Parts: sequence; C-alpha cells; structure tokens
Amino acid sequence: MIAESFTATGQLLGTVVAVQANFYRVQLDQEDGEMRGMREMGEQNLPHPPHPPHPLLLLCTRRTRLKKIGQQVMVGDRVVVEEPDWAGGRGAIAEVLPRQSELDRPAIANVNQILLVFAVADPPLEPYQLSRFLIKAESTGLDVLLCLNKSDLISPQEQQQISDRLLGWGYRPLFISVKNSINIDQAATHLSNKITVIAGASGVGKSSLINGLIPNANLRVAEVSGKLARGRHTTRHVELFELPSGGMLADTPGFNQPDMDCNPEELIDYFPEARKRLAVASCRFNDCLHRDEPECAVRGKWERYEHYLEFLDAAIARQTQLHQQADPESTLKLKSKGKGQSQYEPKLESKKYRRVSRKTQLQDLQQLYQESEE
Ligand SMILES: Nc1nc2c(ncn2[C@@H]2O[C@H](COP(=O)(O)OP(=O)(O)OP(=O)(O)O)[C@@H](O)[C@H]2O)c(=O)[nH]1
Ligand SMILES: [Zn+2]
Repeated sequence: MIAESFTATGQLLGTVVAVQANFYRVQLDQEDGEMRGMREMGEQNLPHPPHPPHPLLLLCTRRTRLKKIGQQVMVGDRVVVEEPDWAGGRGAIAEVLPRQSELDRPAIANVNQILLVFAVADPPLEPYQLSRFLIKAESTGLDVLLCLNKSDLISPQEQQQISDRLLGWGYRPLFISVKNSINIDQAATHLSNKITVIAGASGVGKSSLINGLIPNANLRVAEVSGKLARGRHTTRHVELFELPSGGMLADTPGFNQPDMDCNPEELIDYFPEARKRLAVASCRFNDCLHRDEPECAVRGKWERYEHYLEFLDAAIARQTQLHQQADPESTLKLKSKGKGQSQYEPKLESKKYRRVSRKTQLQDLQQLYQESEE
C-alpha cells in the first residue's frame, strides 16, 4: 500500500505501532482524500506539497539526540520522522510529540479508552472477576467500555437480567456476539478514531473480536517479517492494529492479570456506583475508608460493597507489606480491628512507596502470569 503523508510544514508524522529492541515501527499518517482532491484541482494556499507515494509503514531508529536527552519512544507515540528511505522502508524518529496519556502496563501512550470484553457464558460470567477487571480499568482514569460477548448463548430475558444488574454497578454493557455478528458494527463505532486497549479474561473472545473488527489483522501480522514479526500467543510485546474505521486497537496480555495495586484511599473512586453516592454526600472524615467509620456516605446496601471491602483488604495488605519492605524499622503496623478488619497507620510517604512498588508490582505480575498459565 502507498500513501502520501505530510504536515503543514512538510514534516512526516506518524504513530509508533510497535517497539522491539531499538526499532520502532511507525505507521505514517495518510493525507485525507479531500485535501488531495483540492490539490489536484489546482487549489492554491495548500500546505506543503506531499512526499512522493511511499509505504505506510517505516521501520525507524531513534535519533541520537533523543537518546541523549533521555526521550523514550513508546507504542502510541506521535512522532516526526526524518530522512525516509522509501525504497528500504526505513526512517529515523526525530521528535516525539507531547503525550496525552501514558499507560504503564501495557506501556502505551495516548490511549483513549479501555475496551473490557467478557463473555455472558462459556466461560460463565463471574461477577467478582469482572469487578476486578473493571476496577483495574477504572484505575487508569481512561474511559471504560464494556462489551459482553457470546450473547448468542443466552436468552433475551437472561440478557436483560445481566443488563439490569450491571446498571446497578454503573455500567451499560454492549451485548455482542462475534459468532453471530451481533452489534459488532456498534462496537466498531465506539472505537473509531481512538486508541483503545482491549482487555478481558481468557477465552471470552478477544481474538475473535479483533479478527471480526480487523479482517486483515492476521494478514498484517504475517506481512511483517524478521525482527518485528509477532505470533499472537508467543510474544508479549505490545502492538497497535489499525482499525478500518480509523483508530487503533492494542491487544496485550500485559493488562490481563489485574492486581490490586492502587492506594486504599483511591479504591472507592473506581466504583462508579460509589462515586455517585459521593457526588451527593460526603463522609464525615476526609480519609474515610468506608468501613466502620461513623457517618460514612458510601457504606450501605449496594451490591458491590462486599467487593469493595475485599479489594480494600488486599490493597491495604499490599501497601503494608511494601512499606515494611521499604523500611523494616517502620513503626507501621497493620492493626486488627476485629471481624477480619484491619487498619494501617500512619500514612505512607508516597514517594518512597512508589519507588518500591514498581519492583514488587513486577513480581506480582510475573506470579500472576504463571498462575494464569498453569
Ligand atoms: N458461542 C460463541 N462463541 C464464541 C464467540 N466469540 C468467540 N467464541 C469462541 O470462544 C472461544 C475463545 O475465543 P478467543 O477469541 O480465542 O478468546 P480470547 O479472549 O482471545 O482468549 P485468550 O487468547 O485465551 O485470551 C473460541 O472457541 C471462539 O470460537 C461468540 O460470539 N459466541
Ligand atoms: Zn466513608
């Protein structure tokens, strides 16, 4: 495929779609058809003339200048490419444009939303597991889109029940069936012109959905040979796929083992139904963890309150452990408050906490990988 890419100043602009070793695969922007038509009709005052027809993908290196200033290049980065070697399909990244967002795991820049895919059956929909994934997705601060696949396996009544239940959680799921092509177009509409990360438990139909959305996804993988070749289930690096309707989709296993690595204080923000409560009322204490504190606006009869308490315990235990690793002399103690409840005191210094957490996070994740693959 060939295209013409340029900016008003004649720069070549593109998006990094894969990174491996010191190579970056850059997908160049395409000139939109309208502009090309105008130029062909002899319109004046148009931006810089286009580069000659060229391949859409260039295998790029990073300019030494960028290395010197410590500028990392991530998948999802918008970059300026220089010195294109059209025949060889090579180029050099000269500049990284400011990022709008930065996901840690998977490492992708400029992601707009998380597409969470679960199945309504086969494997059965497990509320607790779904909750974990939702919280992990919410913790990114990005928009969360929930698709429930395999809707062909349940009755309309069952679908309604699930729908009502999730509405109580603050979500309006899109029921799809990749098998019967139900609502796939609608899912595609939500993804167009955005960078989306797809996540979900194993076997729910993520690969099937990607193949449904991007008919040539496999083909494209096969096209790229050598260093950047990727077998979906063999390598773990991140890759963005272009959607036919515009936008890009990343399928990565890195996101798929959610661990509770958030601050206990922040956890409540990841429950939309609790956010709703806090929007109209406040707890008496600023640092309320919504357990047994008096005059709490959150505690109550909402379905996932039990999930909240369990995740909170995990988050507290994890933070306590991290703090003790960081500072064995610490006076911090996990205080038992009876009924299996506990409280940690005093507050942690956040900087110290973060430095340690990365390593531990990685260990947690590796452990989860192993567990999920066993
Ligand atoms: N009944 C039904 N089965 C489906 C549907 N979509 C996918 N499947 C089946 O579900 C199974 C798992 O699909 P995959 O696409 O491999 O699931 P995945 O989420 O990518 O799984 P992992 O690669 O393990 O993460 C396959 O046997 C699919 O044929 C659907 O809409 N309805
Ligand atoms: Zn409270």
